[in-house]
Amino acid sequence: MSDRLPHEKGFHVSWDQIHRDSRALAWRLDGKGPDAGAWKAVVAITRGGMAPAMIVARELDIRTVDTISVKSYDHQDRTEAKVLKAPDAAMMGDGEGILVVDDLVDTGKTLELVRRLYPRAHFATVYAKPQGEPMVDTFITGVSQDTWIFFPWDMALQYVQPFRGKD
Ligand SMILES: O=P(O)(O)OC[C@H]1O[C@H](OP(=O)(O)OP(=O)(O)O)[C@H](O)[C@@H]1O
Ligand code: HPA
Ligand SMILES: [Mg+2]
Repeated sequence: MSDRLPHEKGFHVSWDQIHRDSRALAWRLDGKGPDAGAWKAVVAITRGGMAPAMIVARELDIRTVDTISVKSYDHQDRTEAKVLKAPDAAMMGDGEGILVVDDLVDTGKTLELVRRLYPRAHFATVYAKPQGEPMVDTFITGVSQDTWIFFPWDMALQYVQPFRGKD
């Protein structure tokens, strides 16, 4: 991992915030599925999509939950996106009725890959950066491209110096 952030701004998301935003995402998706408004299944893009997908599945009472594992980053360095584990093929079909959930879309490369595999799925993320927005059907909060989003599972509470104590 590089010592320096590649982005100027940091958006630090607490557990409470991601819970609220994931719930808001669920409510926005409620009744929007193709089968009388219902969704067949939720598919989380691991790992970041797992916590939001669990909250969405709980809010919408969807019991069929699967995962697709896509690795796109090595810490903050982008690598070529690749599928490490696919969801159940019979369930997925071409994606119709499937809600694919991720924590965020940044460049859109991850969703582009998953969209190619399941073109009729609905793609939802909690956060979206402008470059990736065309790849996502529903999201809650937009952040600028030069912002790095820090999720609660990547952070810990720690002491900080008071402003006047800094040298
Ligand atoms: O729009 P993109 O530029 O493709 O970036 C977005 C993806 O990158 C991160 O996942 P990552 O590959 O780091 O894996 P992780 O979810 O296991 O942290 C994030 O959780 C998204 O899945
Ligand atoms: O802003 C981000 N935060 C965390 N993971 C990410 N993966 C791509 N962009 C981001
Ligand atoms: Mg991810």
